[in-house]
Amino acid sequence: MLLAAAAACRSALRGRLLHTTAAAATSSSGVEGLQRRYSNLDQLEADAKHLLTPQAYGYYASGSDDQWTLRENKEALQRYRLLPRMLVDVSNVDTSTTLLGQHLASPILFAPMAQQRLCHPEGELAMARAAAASGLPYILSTMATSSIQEVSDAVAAPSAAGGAAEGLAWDPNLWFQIYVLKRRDVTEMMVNEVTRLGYKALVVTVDAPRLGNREADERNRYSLPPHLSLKNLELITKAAATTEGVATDGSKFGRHFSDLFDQQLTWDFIPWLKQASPLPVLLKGILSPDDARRAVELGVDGIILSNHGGRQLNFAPAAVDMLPSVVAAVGGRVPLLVDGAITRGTDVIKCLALGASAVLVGRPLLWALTLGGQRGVEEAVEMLRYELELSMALLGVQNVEQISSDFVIPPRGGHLDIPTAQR
Ligand SMILES: Cc1cc2nc3c(=O)[nH]c(=O)nc-3n(C[C@H](O)[C@H](O)[C@H](O)COP(=O)(O)O)c2cc1C
Ligand SMILES: CC(C)CC(=O)C(=O)O
Repeated sequence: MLLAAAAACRSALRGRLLHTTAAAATSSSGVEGLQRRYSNLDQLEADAKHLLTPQAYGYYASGSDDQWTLRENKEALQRYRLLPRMLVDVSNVDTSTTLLGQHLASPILFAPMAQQRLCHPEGELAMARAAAASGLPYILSTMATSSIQEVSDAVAAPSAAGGAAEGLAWDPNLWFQIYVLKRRDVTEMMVNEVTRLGYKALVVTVDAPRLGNREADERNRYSLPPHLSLKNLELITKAAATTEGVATDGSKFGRHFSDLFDQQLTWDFIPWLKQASPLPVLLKGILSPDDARRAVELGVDGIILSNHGGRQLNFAPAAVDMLPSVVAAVGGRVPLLVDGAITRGTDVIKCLALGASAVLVGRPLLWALTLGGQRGVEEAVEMLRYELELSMALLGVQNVEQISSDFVIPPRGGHLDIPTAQR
């Protein structure tokens, strides 16, 4: 009885708030802004959870196994301290930066995340527009619920419905995340398509030869709702690689994707990809300094240190903790990016001080999209950018280039004890 009442209440709330969300996605005024309702990105999840089905929330929020790595991502960041310098003129603080020759309004990228239409009818389109309005790169996932072409069209020009809120510049910068499929011809078609459409970089995810064990998805028998599909698989080939059969009885979700992925993928893929497209190639999911060194030797243009938001190998370390040894191995030859539980301006500063050129933000953007559509995401990004600017002023730096290891104090006992060959 109580459960039924709670479910009815949740469903009513969802209906009401989804209406608000739809309005937020299309109108630039009259909607109470995220910034007025929330003080920081950590506050978004609890309310977003109420708007999502338990299946969708479980899929977005969870990590693998008992989620040690998921928790560690947050805790690792909190172990670092910042050491401010005083009496610096901080009347003008510039958060902008340059990455792979591209201008970024701040050192923040939208992490690739699959299935964004689960939380908002415009999904990836709204998210990509918010990135364009914020002057930041949007990384489209292979497993998106919008196609490569649709996302490209969505950011082509700011329209009355989908453009930037007043005062924001419009600077579309699309990147594409590649899951290498057994059907290499499909992967090749995607690479050709994004190259043709002017995407600016390729991100190859290398930490998911198979999908991690997400127990929530098993419990919830998670599956993509029937009105949604993985558009890139569907549109680019009418052949075998479709989403058919994803989790109908019990969760076959993990197994389905593991079957699609090329589990035999090795380092030979990098030279293949480098000759297949002129775009810069970054590897996402590297944690070991040896892997980072090898990637650089094979000619990658950047490395994203990541444990996939704690969704792949449980007990993998937090990416931020691996930064110092990867920095030593790479020696400044390519930019290093990092992700995992970044929600605060001070988190961004810590990563930059440890040697990253920029960070990726994941789940908080999904919560913002759920709560406020495109405008909600724009506001969430602005909250983070503003925190970054303020924290830079309090740290005593005027621009991103000035953030160095002089400003960060590692946890007592130093960094992780990495085997010597890996340093
Ligand atoms: C719902 C969800 C879907 C994701 N899908 C992808 C994906 O398709 N490709 C990928 O490389 N990473 C994917 N990731 C990992 C993110 O890109 C990112 O590494 C991770 O979420 C860490 O950021 P966060 O802690 O800010 O969420 C996904 C993460 C989430 C939460
Ligand atoms: C559909 C999945 C393969 C996307 C993903 O990377 C994830 O859920 O972490």
